Amino acid sequence: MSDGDLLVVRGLVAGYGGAPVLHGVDLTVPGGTIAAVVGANGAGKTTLLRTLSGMLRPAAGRVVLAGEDLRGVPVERLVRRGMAHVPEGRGVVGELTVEENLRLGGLWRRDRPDAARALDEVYQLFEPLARRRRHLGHQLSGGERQMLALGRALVGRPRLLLLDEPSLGLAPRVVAQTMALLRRLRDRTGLTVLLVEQNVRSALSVADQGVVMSLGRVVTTAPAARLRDDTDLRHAYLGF
Ligand SMILES: Nc1ncnc2c1ncn2[C@@H]1O[C@H](COP(=O)(O)OP(=O)(O)OP(=O)(O)O)[C@@H](O)[C@H]1O
Repeated sequence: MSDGDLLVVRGLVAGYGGAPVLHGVDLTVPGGTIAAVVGANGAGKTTLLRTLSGMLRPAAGRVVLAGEDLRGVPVERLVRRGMAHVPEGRGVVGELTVEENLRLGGLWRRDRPDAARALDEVYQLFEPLARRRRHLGHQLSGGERQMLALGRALVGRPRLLLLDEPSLGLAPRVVAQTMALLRRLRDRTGLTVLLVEQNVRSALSVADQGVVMSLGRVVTTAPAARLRDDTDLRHAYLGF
């Protein structure tokens, strides 16, 4: 653990209805980096993100964000502490407009001018959203919905973005754009990202660190480029 680590997870145990899915997850993510969590179906990747964002209460273990132990911090406060979760399926509200969806992400902000600035920044980042600000969520394409979900998280100016399967259902071109955007955000704003992906190659192409999960544990951590290019490592941990 070092001062530069934004997220430190130790011995995290969590699951559903008393049956653990995570059996002691250890993970460290340095600030301003992207970590890709990969692994077989059912390894516990989504459960890890749900536990970090407070949707699931851990049975044991520690989560430290920017030096602060999050044990006992109520779920609604986690957003203020800088945690933003874009769940699988994205959670865009179809009956609300683009702008209303975005405002949901900044509701907790008391400082109105700052919230308005954050909204403008998101429109600059995602020009198609600016053009469709009065469209309803369900009128958007899959790629636009992905932008909206990301934009809604960014309106809260998070320190840590938890991103679950952003490539799901998107065309390869849109996936590549999303990955490029994550890299740009990391480089320009120092955003830290924990990215869960089935699309292992794209995830490892954008990430700094690759984290392999199996059966509820982190089984290896390596620089993403090594995990992507080293055939032995790939065969051993990723099966391709
Ligand atoms: N809401 C739930 N209630 C009960 N069990 C669940 C629930 N969600 C997931 N599980 C179980 O937890 C285990 C881990 O699932 P999880 O979704 O975290 O894995 P994953 O690595 O994200 O895989 P996938 O890519 O398939 O989503 C699986 O055995 C799954 O059946």
